[in-house]
Amino acid sequence: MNFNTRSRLNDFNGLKAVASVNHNSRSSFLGKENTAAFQKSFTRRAQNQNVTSPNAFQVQASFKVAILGAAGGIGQPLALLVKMSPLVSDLHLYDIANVKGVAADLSHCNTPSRVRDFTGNDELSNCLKDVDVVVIPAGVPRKPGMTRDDLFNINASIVKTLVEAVADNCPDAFIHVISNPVNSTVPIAAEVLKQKGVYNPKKLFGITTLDVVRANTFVAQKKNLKLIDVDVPVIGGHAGITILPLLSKTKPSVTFTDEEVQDLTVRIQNAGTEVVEAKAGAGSATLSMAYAAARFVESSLRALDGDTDVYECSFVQSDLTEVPFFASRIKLGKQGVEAVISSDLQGLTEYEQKALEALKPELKGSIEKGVAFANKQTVSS
Ligand SMILES: NC(=O)c1ccc[n+]([C@@H]2O[C@H](COP(=O)([O-])OP(=O)(O)OC[C@H]3O[C@@H](n4cnc5c(N)ncnc54)[C@H](O)[C@@H]3O)[C@@H](O)[C@H]2O)c1
Ligand SMILES: O=C(O)C[C@H](O)C(=O)O
Repeated sequence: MNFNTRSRLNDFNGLKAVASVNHNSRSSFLGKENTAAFQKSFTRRAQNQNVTSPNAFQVQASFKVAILGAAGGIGQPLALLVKMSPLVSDLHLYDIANVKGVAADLSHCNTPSRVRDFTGNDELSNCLKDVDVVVIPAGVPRKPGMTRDDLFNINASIVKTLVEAVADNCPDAFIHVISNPVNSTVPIAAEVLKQKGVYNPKKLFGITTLDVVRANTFVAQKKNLKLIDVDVPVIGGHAGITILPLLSKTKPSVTFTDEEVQDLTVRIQNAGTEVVEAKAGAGSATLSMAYAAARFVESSLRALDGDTDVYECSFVQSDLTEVPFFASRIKLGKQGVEAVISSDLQGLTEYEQKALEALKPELKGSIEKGVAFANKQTVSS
């Protein structure tokens, strides 16, 4: 299996395609390497719909995506990137804050999807009806000095309420949880879905793509590699030492000194804090997160569309280790997680093996905290 090729395909084939097909531009800001995957999916859809001489407007995109928290720092740029996907027919934007302006603004972009806005509890169910992919960036971000776990008290309830609505209105959707602390909010979502009798572990994803995006960027910079070729799996969870880049598994194969491994690992683990401190109280990563989340949305849509070669890292229910949720590389298919890739955990270096053992207790604690929250709320409500 060539993960390197897959990673390249995962990098925004859709946007490239929109740029070249809809706007006749000669090249996209996303690079020429991503055209092949889009062309494959575009041709398949054209064949399925019996369209000859297809163009992007004739070959109907068929997927509905909802973003919950769409007026926020991540929500807005994410909505823009998803609006550019040729696979999306309907884009639903929900927020408790006014999202009407965001939708009006976005709806003027001449890409095929229809944009609708939904505000407040009353409109949440309409927003979610028949949706294929739900992305949840709703919640508060960190300020300097805070850990992601410091967000638990506010964001746990937000995620719980939103996932209850997802369970009631689109239980078959892929659910992408961005809201922090991901190590706890994903288990909360799982418990809520269980309580509603609709939990499908193959369709619940904690979004850790930003860790991979960062690892790829930092490694390419450090080793002077062509960025589009670099692919570093990042496993574990999404907070501090639970973020574990497997540098020994970097594609293309590259050697690191012990010092480089230490520096890169710590930088990738602290990259979120690096942004929080640079923003100095104005929030956390939004633009890079929107990019990363849009990549995961696009990968999910390609999988739903029948592409059989879609791989991403994600925090999912997993039996790779004794920890019940674990980020690793997964294969995505029409039904969600088709396989959890175990080979990355074989042949780890001593450094990686120690780091893996060290992260497990913290990750386990965060998961248990989420599970306890979801179940305590049920007992007392
Ligand atoms: N998984 C990751 O890698 C990653 C990366 C960056 C940020 N995050 C997390 O994403 C979350 C959002 O970050 P942001 O910068 O976009 O924050 P933000 O404050 O800019 O935006 C959050 C949005 O959520 C909305 N919201 C709050 N409660 C809501 C509810 N009940 N229903 C619908 N919308 C609601 C707010 O009105 C706001 O528009 C934070 O928890 C942050 O820590 C995760
Ligand atoms: O660091 C944060 O609080 C936001 C996010 O989890 C990130 O990694 O950037």
